[in-house]
Amino acid sequence: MTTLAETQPQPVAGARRRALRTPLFVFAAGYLLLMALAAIAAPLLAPYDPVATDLDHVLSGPSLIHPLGTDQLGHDVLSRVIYGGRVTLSGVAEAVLTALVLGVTTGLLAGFAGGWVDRVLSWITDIVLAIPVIVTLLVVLAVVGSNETAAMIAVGVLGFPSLARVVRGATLTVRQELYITAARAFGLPDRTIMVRHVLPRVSAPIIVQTSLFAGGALLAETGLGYLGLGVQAPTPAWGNLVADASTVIAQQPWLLVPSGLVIGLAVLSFGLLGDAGRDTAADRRARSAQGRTRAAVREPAPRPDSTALLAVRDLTVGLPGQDGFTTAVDRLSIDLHPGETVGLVGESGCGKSLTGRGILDLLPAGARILGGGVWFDGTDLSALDGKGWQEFRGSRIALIAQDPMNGLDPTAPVGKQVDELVRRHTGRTGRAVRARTLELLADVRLPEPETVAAKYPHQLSGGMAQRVLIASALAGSPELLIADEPTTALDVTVQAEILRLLKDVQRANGMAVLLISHDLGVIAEVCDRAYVMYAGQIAESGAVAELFESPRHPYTAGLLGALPRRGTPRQPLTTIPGTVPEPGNWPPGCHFRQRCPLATAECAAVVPVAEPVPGHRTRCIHHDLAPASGGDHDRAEITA
Ligand SMILES: Nc1ncnc2c1ncn2[C@@H]1O[C@H](COP(=O)(O)OP(=O)(O)OP(=O)(O)O)[C@@H](O)[C@H]1O
Repeated sequence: MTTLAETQPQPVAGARRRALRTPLFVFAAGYLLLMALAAIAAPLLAPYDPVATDLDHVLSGPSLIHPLGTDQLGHDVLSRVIYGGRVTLSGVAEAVLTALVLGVTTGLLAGFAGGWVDRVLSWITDIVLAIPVIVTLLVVLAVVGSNETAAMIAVGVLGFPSLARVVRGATLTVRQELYITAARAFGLPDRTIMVRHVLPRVSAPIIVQTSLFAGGALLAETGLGYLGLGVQAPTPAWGNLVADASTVIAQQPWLLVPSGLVIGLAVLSFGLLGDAGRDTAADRRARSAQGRTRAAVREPAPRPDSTALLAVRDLTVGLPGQDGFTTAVDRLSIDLHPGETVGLVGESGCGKSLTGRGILDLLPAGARILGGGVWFDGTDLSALDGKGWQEFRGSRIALIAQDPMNGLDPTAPVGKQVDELVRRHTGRTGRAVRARTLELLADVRLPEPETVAAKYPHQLSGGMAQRVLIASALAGSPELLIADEPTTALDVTVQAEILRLLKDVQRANGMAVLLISHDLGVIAEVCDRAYVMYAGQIAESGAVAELFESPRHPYTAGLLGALPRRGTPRQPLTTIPGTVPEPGNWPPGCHFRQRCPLATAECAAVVPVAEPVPGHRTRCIHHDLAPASGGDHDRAEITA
């Protein structure tokens, strides 16, 4: 049986620890470290000056005086191998550093920003990839002379595209994750998200690709030395040693062994390091990569004549289809006043989440706002640019999404994640940051906040993770919290606790809350007013008590009929036949008519508009006949 913890991405630290325990990794890392340390401490370790000649011992095999023998000029081979590591390994480091800086920056930017940035950067990397390496190196060396550093930087420049492509691909995957959306919803700037939340998640493929590239760079460096194009004799480099040995292979074949062995083992070690990195990468889930969402050219909506804190007017959201966009949220309008708790309720697939995310311009990749607008405290949110949104999200409107486990970065302790938001939204520094984090964790009734702060998300239960997300949302003291199915992923007892907590923090902070749920019981428990959503449209809206007692839309009545009531255990529950049609399959006329017991031919011919009836607004031409089922519910009877 798969446990919840097993389905969560494991933290990078844990995966790294596992990789570090494999003997091959220990061997590879140990060998490379040893070579690097030997090269650094060459003057202390090498028994001879690497360029000093001992003409009495030319081409000698291993002996007590020269443990690895001597070459044709009587140079001590051990000393030349140790000193040669300085040139060769620093050349590899130069190439790797160049490729890392260019590859990681380009890949992260292309994958995270998407759109034209991605297209331009991908075009540049494609061009560099098409440049022939050997010819370019020869041109560089012809221009700068035998300059090892220039040659190895050129190797790095020519090698960066493969790293950039890998980082871009991994970034596209990570960018789709819910915790990245959550970080943006909490108002973290893109730069911070890229460096602190995306980079650690793409580190495994970076390690793999860098290790493979380092092996290639080592072969390039030694190849240059072998061809006499690297550092010049008598300065030792591993490639030069191979070249020297190859000229006397008939007289002293042993001479090839020390240089061949150090080079071969180094290339093998880089490969093994890559394998260890690949093991950590195996923990990552692959997800499809798509382009970034931005509002398309859209039909503007007139400024609402409303004093509401949040005024959504004719919001229309499209999903990419075969022939352009398919409408998934259809001219939806809602109002929310300061301190009010309003529900958005409907079955799965009605478009509730797209509405919640559309309000914050955080739609999933490919989805677009096609029309209408969102005003918050009189500000037209469509006028905000990237920086404006960063300042807005988290500090004025925050969003918590349905799956708390995926709303947190799996690679960092939760305390650090809340710290980051406290720092960003309150301007606090130093110890005051952690103090506020602990206060927030205590406010959401997490026992022992210090212990919880040190834990990784996979070490928390779903309820605890949701509390941490609520604490994160409170870090910026937002005026509106959009809570998208905050209890759906939790078990029933925890659901009730989280709902109570939401009510309490809402009261304590005076926030407005837009509570998105498929469960009328949850809405009854918490909300003052509710919007009932069906197939992209608001079917009915009104005060919760009114909706429950006298629904004026057959869909609301149907939802109520399916709710269990306290004190009436044997009463059979009714169901609404059929399912919510997918966007693109909505019937002409009334969207609900195929499932509606009151439907007539007129419902197919007429597109109903939201009409005011006392205490409600309903999108049903037969509202005088409703309720068809359900109704007469006393709000207090509903079991949430
Ligand atoms: N990224 C996407 N690509 C394609 N279709 C999508 C995407 N996101 C949502 N949809 C579709 O849009 C419709 C509305 O989705 P939405 O998630 O808003 O529904 P919902 O009412 O919130 O339901 P749920 O609670 O199940 O998420 C659904 O039919 C869904 O399959």
